[in-house]
Amino acid sequence: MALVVICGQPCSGKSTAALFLSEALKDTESKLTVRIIDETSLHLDRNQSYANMNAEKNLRGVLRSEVDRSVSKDNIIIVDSLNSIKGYRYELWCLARGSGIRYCVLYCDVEETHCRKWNEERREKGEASYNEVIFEDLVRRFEKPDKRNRWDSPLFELWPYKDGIEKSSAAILDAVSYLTKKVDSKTHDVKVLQPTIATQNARFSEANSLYELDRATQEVTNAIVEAQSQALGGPLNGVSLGDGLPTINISRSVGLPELRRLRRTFIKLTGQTSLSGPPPPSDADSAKRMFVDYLNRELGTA
Ligand SMILES: Nc1ncnc2c1ncn2[C@@H]1O[C@H](COP(=O)(O)OP(=O)(O)OP(=O)(O)O)[C@@H](O)[C@H]1O
Repeated sequence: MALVVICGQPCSGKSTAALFLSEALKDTESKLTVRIIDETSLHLDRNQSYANMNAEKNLRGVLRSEVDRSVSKDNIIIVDSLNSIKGYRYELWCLARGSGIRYCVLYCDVEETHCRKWNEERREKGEASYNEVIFEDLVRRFEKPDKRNRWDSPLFELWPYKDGIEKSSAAILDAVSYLTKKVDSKTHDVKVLQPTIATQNARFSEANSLYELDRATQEVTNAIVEAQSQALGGPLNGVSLGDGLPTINISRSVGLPELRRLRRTFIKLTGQTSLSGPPPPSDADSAKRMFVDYLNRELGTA
């Protein structure tokens, strides 16, 4: 029925918000089945799970698989974790779309100084808390949700420090209303995500791949634009992307509209290939390599 992604800095009141949202949903007449998926329910320890990139990737993978297994048309799943990486929220959004259900993000917006203080208070009370190095690292890498992104929309915002969190907080009531509203052909404000061929068939790694593809090709395009602007319209002797990556062999000036068109076509072609053939590249470097090869061919220099 729906997937709710809770998002916020470490120790910003996310679990409190998840719990109140769950209770508020259960209080509705619809007798909803609501389940919170969080680190604790999967017996994952905060400090171990965020100790390094591999552990963190593993944590995200475990949570995502659990969400993948659990989302259905009959229940509401609340993912209570940092969900602080934009690409990861995109993956969760793809899961919701693949299942043809509703989706929203509930964001606990608290300034890091207050989160830090709450975390210290937790530690002083002997409760489970983040160690300082991990806390600072997580705070630094937090990617704030932006309602203009499909995967951050609709976005319901709570301000736990300023307003506290209640079952009756406006953001919680708004989220409940959004998640439980009956939809018919005249309803415009509730979006039930529709699976596309791509998301129906996409396994998660592929959703991730498409995100990587999007980002990597954008980086290549940016590098070309940057190199051209530095050359001030003069001749270019290829654009280098760094170690281990092929050079973009362009010598003439290529305008942004043309680059955008090439990028769109490349993404489309690679996406289509993945439906029947191998998935698109799942790491940024292979995606860049493929896009550079494509550009070199299309721009007639390979
Ligand atoms: N509005 C508030 N005022 C004061 N303290 C608060 C408030 N909200 C949460 N806290 C405190 O912050 C701590 C963390 O709360 P909570 O577990 O809900 O946050 P969290 O974001 O889920 O944390 P984590 O990142 O560890 O999962 C708790 O100890 C709680 O007492």
